Amino acid sequence: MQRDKQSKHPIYWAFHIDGIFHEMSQDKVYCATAKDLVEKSLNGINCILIGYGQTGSGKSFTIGGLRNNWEHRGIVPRLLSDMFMEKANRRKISNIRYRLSFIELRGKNVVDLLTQKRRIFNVNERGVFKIHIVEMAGTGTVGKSSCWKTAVDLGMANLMKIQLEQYFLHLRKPSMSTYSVIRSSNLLKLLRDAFTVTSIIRFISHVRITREDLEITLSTMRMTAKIAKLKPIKTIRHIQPQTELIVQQLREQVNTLKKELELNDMFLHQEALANISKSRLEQICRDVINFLQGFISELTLFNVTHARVLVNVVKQLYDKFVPLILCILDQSSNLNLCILIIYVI
Ligand SMILES: Nc1ncnc2c1ncn2[C@@H]1O[C@H](COP(=O)(O)OP(=O)(O)OP(=O)(O)O)[C@@H](O)[C@H]1O
Repeated sequence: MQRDKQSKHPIYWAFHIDGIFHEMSQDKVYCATAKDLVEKSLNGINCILIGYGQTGSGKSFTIGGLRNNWEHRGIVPRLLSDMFMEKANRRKISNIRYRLSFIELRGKNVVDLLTQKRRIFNVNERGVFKIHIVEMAGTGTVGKSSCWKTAVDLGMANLMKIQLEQYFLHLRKPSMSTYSVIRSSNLLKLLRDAFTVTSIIRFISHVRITREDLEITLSTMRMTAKIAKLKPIKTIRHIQPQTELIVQQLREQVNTLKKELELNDMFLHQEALANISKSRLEQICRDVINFLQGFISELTLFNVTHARVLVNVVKQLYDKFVPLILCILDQSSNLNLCILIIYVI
């Protein structure tokens, strides 16, 4: 809000945004802005999350969080935990592999922070779905008390802001000028594969609410509002489940069907044996009792004779114990007690 010099009335600014985080825990910020990105990217959607705003406004706090402080860890450590949790959850149906890059963009230089080497990126990798987490350089005005950055650093940060703003404006209607915007920025070159209308783009703007920072706050909010208003072109996109996943599921189906066929074959073409040895009979009885008592999880049938004996044993157990159970049920209404007795037997 600002009071107009000529008039006594205050001026208000209103901006359309999706939400405000004020005095909010890191967990809530993560859940609202990034938690769903793991699943989306595993389903084949590229995701970009950008932390943007004035210098000293809390971008590093949101993205990385505080070091050595579990509660205040930021989006990146939380996202990594969730990624590996999801990998573990899906290990039976999918072989997920992750690759991680940690990159610093400084002017024309691109430095891989994991190897400390300059590198050139292969931006057009196909079949790899990415989550880009970007912490933009903080913008600001030289000479303000809240700004301790050099003029060169601020100049680069402000230029990056303009390039990003231009790119977003061109995003809806790609034209030749879009490509010249991309060519001018290392960040856009790096992101262009993922920066499409079918991607998920999350923009977290950071502002400092002080009188001194009003102009830069307004500039940040104007850009945020422009981006928030962009309505992506609706495209129908059929996301194909990963090939590996389909192959794995089909293999499991084939194995189940094979087992069923073997069993069918066995029962159809086998004659029951007239005699069965005493020790074999005792073994089958023991198996049935162990199964009923829960010591083994399943009974494997080897032949028709085995199945017949099994049914007989179950019938004998039924004849022996059901009258006893009914009698106990008559005497007591405590069902738990009855169940306990059955297992003791
Ligand atoms: N929500 C918050 N709660 C507690 N402390 C915070 C919060 N946000 C920021 N801070 C603290 O404010 C200071 C500045 O924040 P931070 O370094 O994240 O700003 P920045 O926007 O990344 O700055 P720059 O653009 O200069 O890198 C840090 O000491 C940070 O720990």
